[in-house]
Amino acid sequence: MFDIREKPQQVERAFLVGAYFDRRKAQESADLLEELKELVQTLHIEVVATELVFAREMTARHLIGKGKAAELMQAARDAGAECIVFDNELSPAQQRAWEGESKLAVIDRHEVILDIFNMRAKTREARLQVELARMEYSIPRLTRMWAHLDRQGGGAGGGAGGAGAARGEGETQLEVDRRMAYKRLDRVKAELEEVKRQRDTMRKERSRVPVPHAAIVGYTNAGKSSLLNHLTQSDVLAEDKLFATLDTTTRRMELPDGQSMLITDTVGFVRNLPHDLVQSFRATLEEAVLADFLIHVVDASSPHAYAFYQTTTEVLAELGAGDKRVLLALNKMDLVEDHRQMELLRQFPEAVFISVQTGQGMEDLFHRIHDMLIDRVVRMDLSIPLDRMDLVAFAHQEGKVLSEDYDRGVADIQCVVPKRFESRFLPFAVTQKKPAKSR
Ligand SMILES: Nc1nc2c(ncn2[C@@H]2O[C@H](COP(=O)(O)OP(=O)(O)OP(=O)(O)O)[C@@H](O)[C@H]2O)c(=O)[nH]1
Ligand SMILES: [Mg+2]
Repeated sequence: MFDIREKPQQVERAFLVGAYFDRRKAQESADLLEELKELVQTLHIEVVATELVFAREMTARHLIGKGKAAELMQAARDAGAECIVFDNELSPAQQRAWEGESKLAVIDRHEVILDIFNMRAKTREARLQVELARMEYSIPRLTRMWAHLDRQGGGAGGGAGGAGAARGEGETQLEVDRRMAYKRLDRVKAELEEVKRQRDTMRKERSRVPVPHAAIVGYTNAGKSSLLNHLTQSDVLAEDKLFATLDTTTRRMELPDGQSMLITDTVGFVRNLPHDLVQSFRATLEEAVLADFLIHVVDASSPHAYAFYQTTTEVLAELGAGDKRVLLALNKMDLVEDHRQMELLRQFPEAVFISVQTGQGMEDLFHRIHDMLIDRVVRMDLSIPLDRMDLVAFAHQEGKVLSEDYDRGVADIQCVVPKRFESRFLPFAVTQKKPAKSR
């Protein structure tokens, strides 16, 4: 039976390698390797050493030069590692070559991220999405699994004929294995379709009520869930962990001017996020794609804030949300003290500076959310004759009535209504104001 390998759970010590091929990429590669270390530790694997390697050119067999590869394999064994983790993407053939020669497990960033997602996935949808991504990663690597089994079974045959027979058997087995893998892949895809249909129905239900909708997006650990919790007084899991959130959560929040808004927390992004993973999380991330606007949260205290920002922007574009309106929120400002960091943040002139922890900048954030919604709703002061109480009821039903006064023999009403209903109320408008600044 085809089974996806669970390698990273079995190893305890890892040796990390990051290779770069352009001297100008030295710093970036060092940062990424540092991030890989965090990712590997997230899997509860100890990192015994990290090696940043410069190579003049990529090679088909080992990615880097043969001599350097042999040196690294020895270093990894000497350090007591059971596993070598590459920050670079390895082809199935390269992975096989490294494993064969080092006699250690060899994985890449891609597989590390898949494993973290696998560990974190809780809901049926998240589990299905991760399973899909893992299968797509594993199927081209099936040959390697059989090469292993072959070796284990080897020795029994002996002689040229025996070896040939074994290989023939292996090939058949591989074919069977592949077929089963594809069958399972189809099943997972079908199940995901079903989940997606349910989600679409829910969404349709929701869109009957014209409530604006924002999605919180951003790099992992930026503080997205914390922000959702703060804005909606909820307690979605927020932790100092990479990929704490794998599922979207949608909550209703109230803006200071009385409008309701739906707000969705989403899965975080990371640099070099496996493409198939992004694709398999498409269903979940569709919430972001369909929202009226995005609140992009960036950890302002990180020296890599800009790279985080870029990664998120790129993945969003890949998901078809590249042209969404974005409200950029630089979070964790309580941790920004250093002058140099402030300089770095100048790269985001349009951002609002906040700290979910201290509440700093929250008022600004509300103003900016309000501004994002300006096109959707309009605030009106109305004077409605009492024989048109149906309109008053309509204002209650479709918008938010802020004040209601019947002292003058008419209904004096201040309300916020969806823009598309504005014309119905216009004949009764006293002064039609732009939405006042909240608070
Ligand atoms: N100092 C400080 N820490 C914060 C702030 N906002 C969030 N954090 C912390 O940052 C960590 C990550 O927060 P989360 O809300 O889980 O981040 P996330 O973006 O949802 O992360 P993923 O779900 O993993 O993508 C938690 O330990 C939070 O307590 C802030 O304004 N200041
Ligand atoms: Mg989260």
